[in-house]
Amino acid sequence: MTTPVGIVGATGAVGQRLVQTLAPHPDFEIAALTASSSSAGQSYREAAKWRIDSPIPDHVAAMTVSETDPAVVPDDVPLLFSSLPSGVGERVEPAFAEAGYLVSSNSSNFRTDPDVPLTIPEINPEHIDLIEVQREERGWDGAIVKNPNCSTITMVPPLAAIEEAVGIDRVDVSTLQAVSGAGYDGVTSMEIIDNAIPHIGGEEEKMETEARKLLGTFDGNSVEWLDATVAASCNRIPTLDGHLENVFVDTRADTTPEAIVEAFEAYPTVDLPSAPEQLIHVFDDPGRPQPRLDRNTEDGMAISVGGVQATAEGVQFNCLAHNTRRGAAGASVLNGELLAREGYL
Ligand SMILES: NC(=O)C1=CN([C@@H]2O[C@H](COP(=O)(O)OP(=O)(O)OC[C@H]3O[C@@H](n4cnc5c(N)ncnc54)[C@H](OP(=O)(O)O)[C@@H]3O)[C@@H](O)[C@H]2O)C=CC1
Ligand SMILES: N[C@@H](CC(=O)OP(=O)(O)O)C(=O)O
Repeated sequence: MTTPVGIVGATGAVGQRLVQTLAPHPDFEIAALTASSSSAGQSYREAAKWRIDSPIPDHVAAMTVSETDPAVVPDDVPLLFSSLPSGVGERVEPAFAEAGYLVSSNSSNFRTDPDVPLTIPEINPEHIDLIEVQREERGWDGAIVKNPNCSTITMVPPLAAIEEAVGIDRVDVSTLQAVSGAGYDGVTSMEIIDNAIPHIGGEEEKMETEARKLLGTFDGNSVEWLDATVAASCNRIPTLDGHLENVFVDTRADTTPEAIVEAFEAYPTVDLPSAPEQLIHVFDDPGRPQPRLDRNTEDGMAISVGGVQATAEGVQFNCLAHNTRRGAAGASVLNGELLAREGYL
Protein backbone atom coordinates (compact mmCIF):
# COMPACT_ATOMS: atom_id res chain seq x y z
CA MET A 1 0.00 0.00 0.00
CA THR A 2 1.64 3.29 -1.11
CA THR A 3 0.81 6.84 0.01
CA PRO A 4 -0.19 9.30 -2.75
CA VAL A 5 2.07 12.38 -2.67
CA GLY A 6 2.30 15.64 -4.58
CA ILE A 7 5.22 17.76 -5.79
CA VAL A 8 4.67 21.50 -5.54
CA GLY A 9 7.03 23.38 -7.88
CA ALA A 10 7.55 20.14 -9.80
CA THR A 11 9.05 21.60 -12.97
CA GLY A 12 12.15 23.27 -11.42
CA ALA A 13 15.67 21.97 -10.68
CA VAL A 14 14.70 20.49 -7.31
CA GLY A 15 11.21 19.49 -8.52
CA GLN A 16 12.82 17.35 -11.24
CA ARG A 17 15.06 15.66 -8.66
CA LEU A 18 11.93 15.02 -6.59
CA VAL A 19 10.30 13.34 -9.58
CA GLN A 20 13.43 11.24 -10.12
CA THR A 21 13.59 10.27 -6.42
CA LEU A 22 9.88 9.62 -5.87
CA ALA A 23 9.03 7.72 -9.08
CA PRO A 24 10.68 4.46 -7.88
CA HIS A 25 9.92 5.05 -4.17
CA PRO A 26 8.69 1.95 -2.30
CA ASP A 27 6.17 3.79 -0.08
CA PHE A 28 5.15 6.95 -1.98
CA GLU A 29 3.37 7.34 -5.31
CA ILE A 30 3.36 10.60 -7.29
CA ALA A 31 -0.28 11.67 -7.59
CA ALA A 32 -0.14 15.45 -8.13
CA LEU A 33 2.26 17.92 -9.78
CA THR A 34 1.97 21.69 -9.52
CA ALA A 35 3.90 24.68 -10.87
CA SER A 36 3.23 28.29 -11.90
CA SER A 37 0.24 29.41 -13.99
CA SER A 38 2.44 29.37 -17.10
CA SER A 39 2.94 25.57 -16.74
CA ALA A 40 -0.53 24.67 -15.44
CA GLY A 41 -2.66 22.69 -17.89
CA GLN A 42 0.34 21.27 -19.78
CA SER A 43 1.62 17.70 -19.53
CA TYR A 44 4.70 17.37 -17.33
CA ARG A 45 6.73 16.48 -20.45
CA GLU A 46 5.73 19.80 -22.05
CA ALA A 47 6.06 21.94 -18.92
CA ALA A 48 9.38 20.73 -17.47
CA LYS A 49 12.62 21.64 -19.20
CA TRP A 50 14.01 18.23 -18.19
CA ARG A 51 17.75 18.41 -17.51
CA ILE A 52 18.44 15.22 -15.56
CA ASP A 53 20.55 12.55 -17.25
CA SER A 54 17.89 9.83 -16.94
CA PRO A 55 14.56 9.97 -18.81
CA ILE A 56 11.35 11.38 -17.31
CA PRO A 57 9.46 8.38 -15.89
CA ASP A 58 6.71 7.62 -18.46
CA HIS A 59 3.75 7.79 -16.09
CA VAL A 60 4.94 11.17 -14.74
CA ALA A 61 5.62 12.62 -18.22
CA ALA A 62 1.97 12.11 -19.12
CA MET A 63 0.53 13.69 -15.95
CA THR A 64 -1.05 17.15 -16.18
CA VAL A 65 0.58 19.94 -14.16
CA SER A 66 -1.90 21.92 -12.08
CA GLU A 67 -1.95 25.36 -10.46
CA THR A 68 -0.24 25.62 -7.06
CA ASP A 69 -3.46 26.00 -5.12
CA PRO A 70 -4.92 23.85 -2.31
CA ALA A 71 -8.30 23.98 -4.05
CA VAL A 72 -7.02 21.92 -7.00
CA VAL A 73 -4.78 19.37 -5.25
CA PRO A 74 -6.83 16.26 -4.37
CA ASP A 75 -7.71 15.91 -0.67
CA ASP A 76 -6.59 12.29 -0.65
CA VAL A 77 -2.97 13.35 -1.26
CA PRO A 78 -1.84 13.91 2.35
CA LEU A 79 1.84 14.73 1.78
CA LEU A 80 3.32 17.42 -0.48
CA PHE A 81 6.98 17.96 -1.31
CA SER A 82 7.53 21.67 -1.92
CA SER A 83 10.31 23.17 -4.06
CA LEU A 84 9.02 26.68 -4.71
CA PRO A 85 10.97 29.94 -4.76
CA SER A 86 11.00 31.02 -1.11
CA GLY A 87 8.84 34.12 -1.70
CA VAL A 88 6.16 31.91 -3.26
CA GLY A 89 6.56 29.27 -0.55
CA GLU A 90 6.05 31.89 2.13
CA ARG A 91 2.65 32.71 0.69
CA VAL A 92 1.50 29.30 -0.48
CA GLU A 93 2.81 26.74 2.03
CA PRO A 94 0.70 28.06 4.96
CA ALA A 95 -2.41 27.82 2.76
CA PHE A 96 -1.66 24.14 2.11
CA ALA A 97 -0.95 23.46 5.81
CA GLU A 98 -4.16 25.23 6.78
CA ALA A 99 -6.06 23.10 4.28
CA GLY A 100 -4.75 19.98 6.06
CA TYR A 101 -1.75 18.94 3.94
CA LEU A 102 1.63 17.97 5.40
CA VAL A 103 4.24 20.01 3.55
CA SER A 104 7.84 18.75 3.45
CA SER A 105 9.60 21.79 2.06
CA ASN A 106 12.97 22.70 0.55
CA SER A 107 12.38 26.42 0.45
CA SER A 108 14.18 28.70 2.88
CA ASN A 109 11.08 30.56 4.18
CA PHE A 110 10.22 29.79 7.84
CA ARG A 111 13.30 27.58 8.42
CA THR A 112 14.30 29.39 11.60
CA ASP A 113 10.78 30.07 12.90
CA PRO A 114 10.55 28.71 16.47
CA ASP A 115 7.55 26.46 15.72
CA VAL A 116 8.80 25.00 12.42
CA PRO A 117 10.73 21.72 12.53
CA LEU A 118 14.04 21.98 10.64
CA THR A 119 15.18 18.38 10.44
CA ILE A 120 17.82 16.03 9.10
CA PRO A 121 16.49 12.59 10.13
CA GLU A 122 19.94 11.20 10.96
CA ILE A 123 20.77 14.21 13.15
CA ASN A 124 17.72 15.62 14.97
CA PRO A 125 14.64 13.44 14.23
CA GLU A 126 13.10 14.36 17.59
CA HIS A 127 12.63 17.98 16.41
CA ILE A 128 9.81 16.71 14.13
CA ASP A 129 7.47 16.87 17.14
CA LEU A 130 7.59 20.69 16.94
CA ILE A 131 4.63 19.96 14.64
CA GLU A 132 2.46 19.70 17.75
CA VAL A 133 3.52 23.20 18.85
CA GLN A 134 3.00 24.55 15.33
CA ARG A 135 -0.50 23.09 15.09
CA GLU A 136 -1.47 24.48 18.45
CA GLU A 137 -0.12 27.97 17.68
CA ARG A 138 -1.34 28.25 14.10
CA GLY A 139 -4.54 26.20 14.35
CA TRP A 140 -3.58 24.04 11.34
CA ASP A 141 -4.62 20.43 10.69
CA GLY A 142 -1.64 20.05 8.36
CA ALA A 143 1.92 21.22 9.04
CA ILE A 144 5.12 22.55 7.49
CA VAL A 145 8.44 20.73 7.96
CA LYS A 146 11.70 22.04 6.48
CA ASN A 147 14.99 20.57 5.38
CA PRO A 148 17.99 22.91 5.61
CA ASN A 149 19.89 24.83 2.99
CA CYS A 150 22.11 22.58 0.85
CA SER A 151 25.40 24.06 2.11
CA THR A 152 24.25 23.69 5.70
CA ILE A 153 23.24 20.05 5.29
CA THR A 154 26.69 19.24 3.86
CA MET A 155 28.60 20.29 6.98
CA VAL A 156 26.11 19.52 9.76
CA PRO A 157 26.54 15.69 9.93
CA PRO A 158 30.33 15.95 10.54
CA LEU A 159 29.69 18.81 12.96
CA ALA A 160 27.13 16.65 14.82
CA ALA A 161 29.76 13.93 15.22
CA ILE A 162 32.29 16.46 16.56
CA GLU A 163 29.75 18.07 18.90
CA GLU A 164 28.91 14.66 20.35
CA ALA A 165 32.58 13.69 20.74
CA VAL A 166 34.25 16.84 22.09
CA GLY A 167 31.87 19.81 21.79
CA ILE A 168 32.05 22.76 19.39
CA ASP A 169 33.04 26.28 20.34
CA ARG A 170 33.38 27.88 16.90
CA VAL A 171 33.02 26.90 13.22
CA ASP A 172 34.58 28.73 10.25
CA VAL A 173 33.50 27.44 6.85
CA SER A 174 34.25 28.43 3.28
CA THR A 175 32.18 26.91 0.45
CA LEU A 176 32.70 26.08 -3.24
CA GLN A 177 29.13 25.71 -4.51
CA ALA A 178 27.87 24.19 -7.76
CA VAL A 179 25.78 26.15 -10.26
CA SER A 180 22.70 23.91 -9.91
CA GLY A 181 22.28 25.43 -6.43
CA ALA A 182 21.17 28.65 -8.06
CA GLY A 183 18.38 26.92 -10.03
CA TYR A 184 18.25 26.64 -13.81
CA ASP A 185 18.02 30.34 -14.44
CA GLY A 186 20.28 31.32 -11.57
CA VAL A 187 23.76 31.91 -13.05
CA THR A 188 24.47 32.60 -16.71
CA SER A 189 27.33 30.88 -18.57
CA MET A 190 28.97 34.29 -19.20
CA GLU A 191 29.09 34.87 -15.45
CA ILE A 192 30.45 31.52 -14.32
CA ILE A 193 32.66 29.92 -17.03
CA ASP A 194 36.36 30.55 -16.25
CA ASN A 195 35.29 32.29 -13.08
CA ALA A 196 34.35 32.11 -9.38
CA ILE A 197 31.85 34.40 -7.63
CA PRO A 198 32.66 35.16 -3.97
CA HIS A 199 29.09 35.94 -2.94
CA ILE A 200 25.78 34.02 -2.78
CA GLY A 201 23.01 36.22 -1.44
CA GLY A 202 21.74 35.18 1.99
CA GLU A 203 23.70 31.92 2.01
CA GLU A 204 26.17 32.83 4.75
CA GLU A 205 23.46 33.83 7.19
CA LYS A 206 21.54 30.62 6.45
CA MET A 207 24.58 28.49 7.26
CA GLU A 208 25.27 30.48 10.41
CA THR A 209 21.73 30.16 11.79
CA GLU A 210 20.36 26.88 10.45
CA ALA A 211 23.37 24.85 11.66
CA ARG A 212 22.85 26.09 15.23
CA LYS A 213 19.13 25.26 15.16
CA LEU A 214 19.77 21.76 13.73
CA LEU A 215 22.37 21.04 16.42
CA GLY A 216 20.16 22.49 19.14
CA THR A 217 18.22 20.73 21.90
CA PHE A 218 14.44 20.21 21.75
CA ASP A 219 12.70 20.09 25.13
CA GLY A 220 9.22 19.26 23.81
CA ASN A 221 8.24 22.92 23.38
CA SER A 222 11.11 24.75 21.76
CA VAL A 223 14.61 24.31 20.37
CA GLU A 224 17.54 25.83 22.23
CA TRP A 225 20.11 26.56 19.51
CA LEU A 226 23.66 25.26 19.85
CA ASP A 227 25.74 27.74 21.83
CA ALA A 228 28.58 28.15 19.32
CA THR A 229 29.69 30.72 16.76
CA VAL A 230 29.36 29.76 13.09
CA ALA A 231 31.00 32.00 10.46
CA ALA A 232 30.57 31.23 6.75
CA SER A 233 32.00 32.52 3.47
CA CYS A 234 30.15 31.29 0.37
CA ASN A 235 31.48 31.04 -3.21
CA ARG A 236 30.01 29.87 -6.53
CA ILE A 237 32.29 27.84 -8.84
CA PRO A 238 31.66 26.27 -12.27
CA THR A 239 30.84 22.72 -11.13
CA LEU A 240 27.42 21.37 -12.07
CA ASP A 241 26.42 19.51 -8.88
CA GLY A 242 28.06 18.98 -5.49
CA HIS A 243 28.98 21.54 -2.85
CA LEU A 244 32.53 21.26 -1.43
CA GLU A 245 33.33 22.98 1.87
CA ASN A 246 36.48 23.69 3.92
CA VAL A 247 35.61 23.63 7.61
CA PHE A 248 37.65 24.70 10.67
CA VAL A 249 36.26 23.77 14.09
CA ASP A 250 37.47 25.05 17.47
CA THR A 251 36.55 22.27 19.85
CA ARG A 252 35.65 22.55 23.53
CA ALA A 253 37.88 19.63 24.60
CA ASP A 254 41.29 18.61 23.21
CA THR A 255 41.15 16.06 20.43
CA THR A 256 43.14 14.41 17.62
CA PRO A 257 42.40 13.87 13.91
CA GLU A 258 42.29 10.11 14.60
CA ALA A 259 39.59 10.55 17.26
CA ILE A 260 37.57 12.78 14.92
CA VAL A 261 37.81 10.29 12.04
CA GLU A 262 36.59 7.60 14.43
CA ALA A 263 33.65 9.81 15.46
CA PHE A 264 32.77 10.48 11.78
CA GLU A 265 32.83 6.78 10.89
CA ALA A 266 30.85 5.73 13.94
CA TYR A 267 28.12 8.33 13.46
CA PRO A 268 24.90 6.35 12.91
CA THR A 269 22.57 6.48 9.95
CA VAL A 270 18.82 5.99 10.25
CA ASP A 271 16.51 3.18 9.14
CA LEU A 272 14.54 4.97 6.42
CA PRO A 273 14.29 3.99 2.73
CA SER A 274 16.28 6.96 1.35
CA ALA A 275 18.97 7.04 4.04
CA PRO A 276 22.54 6.07 3.12
CA GLU A 277 23.98 2.92 4.71
CA GLN A 278 26.95 4.92 6.00
CA LEU A 279 26.16 8.60 6.60
CA ILE A 280 29.75 9.96 6.63
CA HIS A 281 32.36 8.46 4.27
CA VAL A 282 35.94 9.38 5.20
CA PHE A 283 38.76 9.51 2.63
CA ASP A 284 42.44 8.98 3.55
CA ASP A 285 43.53 10.55 0.25
CA PRO A 286 43.98 14.29 1.02
CA GLY A 287 42.85 15.10 -2.54
CA ARG A 288 39.34 13.82 -1.91
CA PRO A 289 36.41 14.36 -1.79
CA GLN A 290 35.95 15.99 -5.19
CA PRO A 291 32.57 17.04 -6.68
CA ARG A 292 32.82 15.09 -9.96
CA LEU A 293 34.17 11.91 -8.34
CA ASP A 294 32.27 11.77 -5.08
CA ARG A 295 28.92 13.60 -5.31
CA ASN A 296 26.97 10.43 -6.19
CA THR A 297 28.22 8.35 -3.26
CA GLU A 298 25.30 6.22 -2.00
CA ASP A 299 22.88 7.67 -4.57
CA GLY A 300 24.03 11.15 -3.63
CA MET A 301 22.75 10.78 -0.05
CA ALA A 302 26.06 10.36 1.81
CA ILE A 303 28.38 13.09 3.10
CA SER A 304 32.01 12.65 1.99
CA VAL A 305 34.81 13.94 4.19
CA GLY A 306 38.59 14.20 3.82
CA GLY A 307 41.66 16.18 4.78
CA VAL A 308 41.07 15.75 8.52
CA GLN A 309 43.93 17.61 10.26
CA ALA A 310 44.75 19.09 13.64
CA THR A 311 44.67 22.88 14.08
CA ALA A 312 45.79 24.99 17.05
CA GLU A 313 42.23 25.06 18.40
CA GLY A 314 40.77 21.77 17.16
CA VAL A 315 40.38 20.25 13.74
CA GLN A 316 39.89 21.07 10.06
CA PHE A 317 38.35 18.96 7.27
CA ASN A 318 36.76 19.16 3.82
CA CYS A 319 33.25 17.87 3.15
CA LEU A 320 31.08 17.35 0.09
CA ALA A 321 27.45 16.46 -0.67
CA HIS A 322 25.23 16.40 -3.74
CA ASN A 323 23.34 19.68 -3.42
CA THR A 324 20.13 18.79 -5.26
CA ARG A 325 19.94 15.22 -3.88
CA ARG A 326 21.22 15.21 -0.26
CA GLY A 327 20.90 18.99 -0.13
CA ALA A 328 17.35 19.26 -1.45
CA ALA A 329 15.09 16.58 -3.01
CA GLY A 330 16.55 13.61 -1.11
CA ALA A 331 16.49 15.59 2.14
CA SER A 332 12.80 16.43 1.86
CA VAL A 333 11.89 12.87 0.84
CA LEU A 334 13.80 11.64 3.90
CA ASN A 335 11.75 14.07 6.02
CA GLY A 336 8.58 12.66 4.38
CA GLU A 337 9.72 9.17 5.37
CA LEU A 338 10.30 10.42 8.92
CA LEU A 339 6.77 11.90 9.00
CA ALA A 340 5.40 8.49 7.94
CA ARG A 341 7.48 6.60 10.51
CA GLU A 342 6.43 8.95 13.32
CA GLY A 343 2.73 8.49 12.50
CA TYR A 344 2.00 11.95 11.08
CA LEU A 345 0.59 10.55 7.81
N1 LIG B 1 18.82 24.05 -6.21
C1 LIG B 1 19.27 23.66 -5.03
O1 LIG B 1 20.36 23.09 -4.86
C2 LIG B 1 18.45 23.91 -3.84
C3 LIG B 1 17.25 24.63 -3.89
N2 LIG B 1 16.52 24.81 -2.77
C4 LIG B 1 15.29 25.60 -2.77
O2 LIG B 1 14.25 24.89 -3.44
C5 LIG B 1 13.39 25.83 -4.09
C6 LIG B 1 13.32 25.52 -5.57
O3 LIG B 1 14.60 25.69 -6.14
P1 LIG B 1 14.86 25.34 -7.68
O4 LIG B 1 14.19 24.08 -8.03
O5 LIG B 1 16.32 25.48 -7.84
O6 LIG B 1 14.05 26.56 -8.40
P2 LIG B 1 13.54 26.64 -9.90
O7 LIG B 1 13.47 28.07 -10.21
O8 LIG B 1 14.35 25.76 -10.78
O9 LIG B 1 12.01 26.04 -9.84
C7 LIG B 1 10.96 26.73 -9.19
C8 LIG B 1 9.66 25.96 -9.28
O10 LIG B 1 8.61 26.73 -8.67
C9 LIG B 1 7.58 27.02 -9.64
N3 LIG B 1 7.08 28.38 -9.46
C10 LIG B 1 7.74 29.55 -9.67
N4 LIG B 1 6.94 30.60 -9.38
C11 LIG B 1 5.75 30.09 -9.00
C12 LIG B 1 4.51 30.67 -8.60
N5 LIG B 1 4.33 31.99 -8.53
N6 LIG B 1 3.49 29.84 -8.26
C13 LIG B 1 3.66 28.51 -8.33
N7 LIG B 1 4.80 27.89 -8.72
C14 LIG B 1 5.85 28.68 -9.04
C15 LIG B 1 8.24 26.86 -11.00
O11 LIG B 1 7.24 26.57 -11.96
P3 LIG B 1 7.38 27.03 -13.53
O12 LIG B 1 8.30 26.03 -14.18
O13 LIG B 1 5.99 26.94 -14.02
O14 LIG B 1 7.95 28.42 -13.51
C16 LIG B 1 9.16 25.67 -10.70
O15 LIG B 1 8.42 24.48 -10.71
C17 LIG B 1 13.94 27.22 -3.82
O16 LIG B 1 13.31 27.78 -2.70
C18 LIG B 1 15.40 26.93 -3.52
O17 LIG B 1 15.96 27.96 -2.76
C19 LIG B 1 16.92 24.21 -1.62
C20 LIG B 1 18.09 23.53 -1.53
C21 LIG B 1 18.93 23.35 -2.63
N1 LIG C 1 21.48 28.96 -2.21
C1 LIG C 1 21.87 27.58 -2.47
C2 LIG C 1 20.71 26.77 -2.89
C3 LIG C 1 19.44 27.15 -2.25
O1 LIG C 1 18.48 27.31 -2.92
O2 LIG C 1 19.44 27.33 -0.94
P1 LIG C 1 18.13 27.69 -0.08
O3 LIG C 1 17.24 26.51 -0.10
O4 LIG C 1 18.62 27.95 1.28
O5 LIG C 1 17.50 28.91 -0.69
C4 LIG C 1 22.93 27.58 -3.56
O6 LIG C 1 22.99 28.54 -4.23
O7 LIG C 1 23.66 26.63 -3.74
